[in-house]
Amino acid sequence: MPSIVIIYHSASGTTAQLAEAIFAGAQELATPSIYRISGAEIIAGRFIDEAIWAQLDQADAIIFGSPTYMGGPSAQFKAFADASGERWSQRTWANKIAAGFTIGTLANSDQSSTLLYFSVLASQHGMLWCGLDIPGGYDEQGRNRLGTQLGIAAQSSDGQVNPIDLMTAHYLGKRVAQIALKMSHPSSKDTP
Ligand SMILES: Cc1cc2nc3c(=O)[nH]c(=O)nc-3n(C[C@H](O)[C@H](O)[C@H](O)COP(=O)(O)O)c2cc1C
Repeated sequence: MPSIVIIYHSASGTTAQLAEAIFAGAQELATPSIYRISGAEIIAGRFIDEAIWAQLDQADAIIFGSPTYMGGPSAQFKAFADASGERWSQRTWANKIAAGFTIGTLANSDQSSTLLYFSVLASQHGMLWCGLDIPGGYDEQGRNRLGTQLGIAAQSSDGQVNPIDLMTAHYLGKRVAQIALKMSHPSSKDTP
């Protein structure tokens, strides 16, 4: 089974809810693991945790997550992203699959900028970006209700994530797992 690492920051727990939904979706076809950046492992602005770096280096896919803060990823996530620069020069993450998720309090309050940043980060590493293939407005279950194809752009209200966004997140987890499986076993069939 392919290995997937979900690495994210969450302060008040809504991004964490999305991460858990992605984890559950990925678990159907892969072996996911999940890591929440707490801030304690950031020293002098730099993310330091050798165990998680080793896990990320071994993974077939990495899924990035952060709340949208001031139209971009949180400082805690950025500390992690900046520290990944060593991997950039070594091409350690090249050709791994990448995807991303974020959340904000309004329906459209620059969550796309955070996803765009994640996709640029993935491209800097030579990773293969996996967006959403659910056409917003044409899904029977209403998933991708905010019409963001780049990844999960979710909305929180009073600490709760919109339940449709959680379903969309579950779907993305499974989709990444399916693609990772396909890349490791090219003859494997798609499952709906
Ligand atoms: C400093 C700060 C900046 C924020 N900026 C945005 C923003 O630009 N767009 C948005 O939709 N929500 C913004 N929010 C709201 C958070 O993204 C939202 O509450 C999110 O659900 C928090 O995620 P968490 O529960 O994982 O910490 C901001 C919140 C904080 C604390």
